[in-house]
Amino acid sequence: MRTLVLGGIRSGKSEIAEQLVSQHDSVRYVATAVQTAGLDPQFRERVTRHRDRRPAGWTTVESIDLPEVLATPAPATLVDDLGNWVSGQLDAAGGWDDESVDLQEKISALTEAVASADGDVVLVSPEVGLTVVAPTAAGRRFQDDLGSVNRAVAAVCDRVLFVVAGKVLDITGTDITGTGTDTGTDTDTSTDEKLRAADPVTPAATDDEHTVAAEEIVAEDIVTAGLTAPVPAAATAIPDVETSAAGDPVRGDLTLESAADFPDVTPPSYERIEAAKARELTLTKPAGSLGRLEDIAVWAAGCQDRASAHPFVDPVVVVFAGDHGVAANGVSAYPPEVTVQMAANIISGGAAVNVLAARAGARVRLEDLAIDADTDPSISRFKVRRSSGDLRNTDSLTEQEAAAAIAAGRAIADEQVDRGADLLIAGDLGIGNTTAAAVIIGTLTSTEPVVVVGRGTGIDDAGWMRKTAAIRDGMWRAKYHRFDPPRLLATVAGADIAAMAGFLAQAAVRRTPVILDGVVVTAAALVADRMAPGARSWWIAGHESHEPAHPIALSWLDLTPVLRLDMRLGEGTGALTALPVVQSALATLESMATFADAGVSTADGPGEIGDSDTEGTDTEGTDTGAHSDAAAAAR
Ligand SMILES: Cc1cc2ncn([C@H]3O[C@H](COP(=O)(O)O)[C@@H](O)[C@H]3O)c2cc1C
Ligand SMILES: O=C(O)c1cccnc1
Repeated sequence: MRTLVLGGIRSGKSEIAEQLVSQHDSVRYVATAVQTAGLDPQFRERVTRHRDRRPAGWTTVESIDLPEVLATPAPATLVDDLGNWVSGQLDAAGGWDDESVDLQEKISALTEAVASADGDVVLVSPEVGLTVVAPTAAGRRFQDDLGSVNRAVAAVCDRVLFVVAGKVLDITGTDITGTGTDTGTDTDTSTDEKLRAADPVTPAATDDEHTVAAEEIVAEDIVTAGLTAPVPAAATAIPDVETSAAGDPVRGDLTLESAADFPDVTPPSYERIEAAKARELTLTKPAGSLGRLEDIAVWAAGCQDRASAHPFVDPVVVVFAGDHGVAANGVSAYPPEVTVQMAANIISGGAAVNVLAARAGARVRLEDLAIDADTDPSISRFKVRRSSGDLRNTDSLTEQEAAAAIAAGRAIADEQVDRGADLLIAGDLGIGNTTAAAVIIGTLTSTEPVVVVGRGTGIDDAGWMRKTAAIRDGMWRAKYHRFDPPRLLATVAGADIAAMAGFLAQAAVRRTPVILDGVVVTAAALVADRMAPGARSWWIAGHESHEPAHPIALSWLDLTPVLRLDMRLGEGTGALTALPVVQSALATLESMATFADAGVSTADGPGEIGDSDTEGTDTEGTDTGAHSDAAAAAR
């Protein structure tokens, strides 16, 4: 993945760029401000500050010959920054006051080197084009050349971020000219390019647009260029919903067996978990006093598996939409057409998922797996069918359809992880889906229909009886497949829940953490953990839904919910409500001062911090090892 991080002076661009490579233990840091001897003291201090922030394990190369540096493969390279590169080139060629000096060849060599570099490459560059045109010839020269460099490098990057006031905007957008340079070096790039082309975003919604009908989800409503907003901190604006361009649905020669054949799941890093636990003990608070925040931070640190854990940078919620044939039997308080209407509402930015995602700084993506209407290709490239079969008396999916749905969920998880998502959330949308979820949970936990049945959208007593009967019928059919998870999905889940199961299992395979949502997502999670044993170690339960089947499923997965707020909506809303708590937990682990740093006395008593054999708890001494790096990096 090649990323260009643009930003103004002190915008936070370097910190963001450092975060982007921080999952790598070894990073090649290319400093382009090489002539420190001639720099004024303040600039030298600025360079030193950048240097001090770099963790151990990073190697620094001071050079402006970027093609030469990039020709040697490295797992991760961070170039900071292209402004200094331009200055260095102008210095070398005497170009500041000689208009005939042309950097074009240098720029072409640079872009070729970036395009063909191995490993992750992150390039930082100042954006100076937003200021007034410089009053001096040298200033104008710098602005013009830097503008050309930024454009040329952006054209060969998979992702372009713009940092303003510490907030990140993803401005990758779509190449509307069709002249984008094909970097054509690896399969990741082509996936990402497909994604880029498939990244139209919707305009901000007006109140009227929130009620847009199903048939109105058409291509014209989707603007093909614009900003997505993977902001790391809480934001107030509602970010646009990402949708995707049409593509081949995942079918081909897939069998149910091959679609559900997951590689072994490896658990989050034991070493990082132990290191995070040890660091918790060094922080300026009584041991354990942040309660479950500490458990959450330790889990997340194990998942992030890097020297210093920090809040997630690019969380994404994928809403899996699909209708369920069983909804025709009065098992929901709302009519089936609400599914497609709500899909439109999500695209317009008016649903609860949009608002909560905006607050938590998460991207929103909508995927139609089985809505009972023709929807725009931008959301239906993985569509398996229109509605799933009535689970009371027919298989909800054929084997082939179930295979396609599971594979779709896997592909969606892969896509998100490949484009940089570091936390995944699945959300559900589909009238009748709590009936399917109850059937799955009842079957896999051997629980009676009357125990797992819930009020869903708010059914009355007559509806409750119809729903309980439907769950009973579904469980009767499902029980033959209790020990065959993919077949169970085909029998009763529907394409949306089957895709969710593939998504959750694949997230674990890709070592990417997940916050689970309510009863529907957790039903999919129960199946996913059976298809990919151990997947649950990558998940945390965001909340406990009002639906009675939910705590049953969570306890089978041995997961304790972060929140209990009597929510019963789905769409990923419970997980998104928990996300700020998870971020706060990580922020405390990353940024709190240690006893040693702050000069705070530790407890003397047995079992307290003073007795811990953890390094760095001594108020006289200095913190040691990775933790001090993390603490230094945090400041
Ligand atoms: C307006 C509206 C928005 C929703 N957003 C999520 N759901 C949630 O409720 C439905 C499941 O409940 P049941 O099984 O009772 O139909 C699904 O659409 C689910 O995503 C909604 C439901 C409604 C009515
Ligand atoms: O818990 C959930 O996920 C849920 C509850 C009611 C309706 N839809 C979803």
